Amino acid sequence: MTEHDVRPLTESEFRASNDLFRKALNAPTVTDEGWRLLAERYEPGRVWGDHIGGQLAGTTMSFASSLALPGGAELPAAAVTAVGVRADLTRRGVLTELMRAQLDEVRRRGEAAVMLHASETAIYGRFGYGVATRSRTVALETARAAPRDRAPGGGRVRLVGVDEAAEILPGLYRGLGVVRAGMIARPPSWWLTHLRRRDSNGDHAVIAVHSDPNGIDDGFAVWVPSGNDYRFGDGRTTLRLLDLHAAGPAATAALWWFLLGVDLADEVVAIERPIDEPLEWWLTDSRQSRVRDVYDGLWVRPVDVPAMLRERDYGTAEPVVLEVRDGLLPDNAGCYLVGPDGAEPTERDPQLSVDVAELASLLFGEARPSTLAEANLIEAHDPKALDPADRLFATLERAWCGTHF
Ligand SMILES: CC(=O)SCCNC(=O)CCNC(=O)[C@H](O)C(C)(C)COP(=O)(O)OP(=O)(O)OC[C@H]1O[C@@H](n2cnc3c(N)ncnc32)[C@H](O)[C@@H]1OP(=O)(O)O
Repeated sequence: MTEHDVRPLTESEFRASNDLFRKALNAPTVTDEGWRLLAERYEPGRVWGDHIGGQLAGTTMSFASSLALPGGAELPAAAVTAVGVRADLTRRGVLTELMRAQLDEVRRRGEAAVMLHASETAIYGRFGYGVATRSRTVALETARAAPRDRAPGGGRVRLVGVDEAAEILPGLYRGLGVVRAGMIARPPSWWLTHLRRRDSNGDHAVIAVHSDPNGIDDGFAVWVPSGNDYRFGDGRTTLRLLDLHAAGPAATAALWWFLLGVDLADEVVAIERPIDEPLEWWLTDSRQSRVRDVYDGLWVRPVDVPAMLRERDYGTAEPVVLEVRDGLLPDNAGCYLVGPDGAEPTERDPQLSVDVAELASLLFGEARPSTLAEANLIEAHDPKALDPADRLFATLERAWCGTHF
């Protein structure tokens, strides 16, 4: 039997933790300069290591954030990242030990959820994480994608340097507020690494800010150009859009038009965009918004199930009794009466039963209860409860995170 020694790492061990994580991703370890930025993200008490035979075998960490629920309530949540196990020590339960320790830590802190972006979909469901949001990658040819006459836009777009962006963007993002369920708070350490990232040439990302016709900043975009010399390669240049947030359709569309108008760029490829962003409706030729991929975005593991059920808004329908099953955090397990006015624990018999991982998908409106029942992921003791449950958990807008970490 493998002997595990799981404990919070000390500051002197943080870089080894990051090195292990990067190697687990088959990525190069960071330079001294890179580490100076990344180190800001490592907070004592939030970085975990499992040791086998006295050696660091695996690691995970989290940073403090918050998570928006349908209706706009924001709950404290831990953003989990940098999960890795040494390639020669995988499948010995290292991740399992780390996940348990981290969940206990987060519960002690009073955070309502843990959340992450998964490298593979097979990993985290067993620990109670479920898909809360999805995103898409969209590619547009700059020569062919043009706005319709009635498309939104206007205002002004200006390029800003990294230092100016560091002054403006954090407040701007905060000021935009909760535009969609699934959005998270971005701590200063997140911004530091995000804005100071460099492309393969060592250049910083390009950053643009949009201001409305009154001169008020109301949106921004961050992208990385990638191209090659026409004398060697195909000479095509792609703008890889990493981050675009704005107050509404006018500012969002204006940033898109700016990107599509950048000289010598052949294509804009945008990752992690909302599934229901209305690009198709803004273009003269809707097919020019080419959806390359749709994938799971934020995975959420409810840690305080009563709080998450209570704080979410619901649609109008007959209340239903939903049983939540949670093997890892048994305090969450039990029945909840869910109705238009909220949700509270009840002693009544369950009409529907769901594991905590799929509860995450219900909470964010990412899956309908009847869809999960068709997949045998909800047990319908009373199938008549599915229709009202669909209405109660339905959301008008797709949940979207829009922040990678
Ligand atoms: C949030 C983020 O940071 S995402 C980045 C995650 N990191 C990576 O993908 C880096 C490369 N991979 C790794 O470092 C490791 O393989 C990890 C972290 C994915 C898994 O760590 P391990 O210590 O091997 O996991 P552990 O032994 O606890 O496995 C627990 C269970 O999950 C299963 N499992 C673990 N990883 C995977 C996987 N990638 N695919 C399918 N099943 C998996 C195991 O088979 C095991 O199942 P069992 O309980 O039925 O036997």
